[in-house]
Amino acid sequence: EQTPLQEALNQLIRQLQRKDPNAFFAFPVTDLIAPGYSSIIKRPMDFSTMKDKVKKECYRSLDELKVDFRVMCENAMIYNKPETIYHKAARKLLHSGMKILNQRFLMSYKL
Ligand SMILES: NC(=O)c1ccc2nc(N)sc2c1
Repeated sequence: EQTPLQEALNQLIRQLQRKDPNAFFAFPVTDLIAPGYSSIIKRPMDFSTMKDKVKKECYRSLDELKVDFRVMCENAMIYNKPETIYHKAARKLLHSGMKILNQRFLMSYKL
């Protein structure tokens, strides 16, 4: 019962999650593990939320998924200091993820 867009977006999220082996971005960040997070980060995002949004057909295009992916990585680079493993992982994920999301053929399919 998935649309072609939902199939494509789920496949892309699976590819992106392979670039997050420590699962730092798998689930919403809690104030428990990250003190003050919810008062610092205005637009929290994580892979589980992105998958929910695919299921609910919240994404109308690949570009909308790209926005959430970038926000997720940028949040981690805002909250976590540059020398932390989370900040470094976020920067690396952003670069490897954008290579996946900016592949030429995805443009042609308007995905
Ligand atoms: N995505 C994040 O910004 C993130 C993920 C996991 C995590 N665990 C901590 N103890 S701080 C922290 C931050």
